[in-house]
Amino acid sequence: MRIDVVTIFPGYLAPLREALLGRAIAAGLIDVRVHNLRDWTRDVHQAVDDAPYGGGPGMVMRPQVWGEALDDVLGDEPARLIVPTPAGVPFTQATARRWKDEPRLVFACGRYEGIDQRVVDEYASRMPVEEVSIGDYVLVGGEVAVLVMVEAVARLLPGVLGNPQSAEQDSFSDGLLEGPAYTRPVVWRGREVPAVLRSGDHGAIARWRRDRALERTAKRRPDLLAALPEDALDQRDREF
Ligand SMILES: Nc1c(O)cccc1[N+](=O)[O-]
Repeated sequence: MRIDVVTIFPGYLAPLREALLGRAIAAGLIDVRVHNLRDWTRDVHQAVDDAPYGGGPGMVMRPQVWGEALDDVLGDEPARLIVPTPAGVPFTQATARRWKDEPRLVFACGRYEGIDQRVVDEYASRMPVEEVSIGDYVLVGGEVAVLVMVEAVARLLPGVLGNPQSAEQDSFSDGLLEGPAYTRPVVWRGREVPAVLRSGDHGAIARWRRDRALERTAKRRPDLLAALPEDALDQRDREF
């Protein structure tokens, strides 16, 4: 997978080259290219924004500079353009699973009050474009959202995770939150690891883990339970 990120703060994307993702890039599993939007400005001040039509606070990112940047970055290679925005469709594990099969993702990081809408409209007329949100809170720009989304997608790519089963067994893979996890020592500050996890009874362990996942999901994210397909829960599951 090739990933391009267009931003006025390339340094914000440096964490992509650390740890797991850094090793995947070094192994050639992912090709990440970060582009400075200001490289496509033509004025001495390298201006990328201007006052909003209709008035109001803040500034809007100019369509001209974005158009020249995206035309160059996109070239002729097919891609999916993703614009992180608080006004976007929620990004979920299902989104990450859908994107992992894309040959190329291009992220356009907005700042200020966002990017002139005509940029999205222009590229949506010729390619898949998604305006996506990572959550209902206000960030200063899209870069942090790109870090979140790239990590969520990249970890699903073959060879990126040491144990491919991890991607299948983590939270949300079965629509539920992951339950509690424990490791040595057996007792820590008087708190003991649940005996069932030390029983060696794999059936009982699987049941216990599902019960804890159902319990946690019912308490913290009842919306996820409600969204499960009808046949996802058996009679016993419904006791939570
Ligand atoms: N929430 C937010 C923002 O405030 C600015 C850019 C992107 C996002 N987001 O993806 O969620």
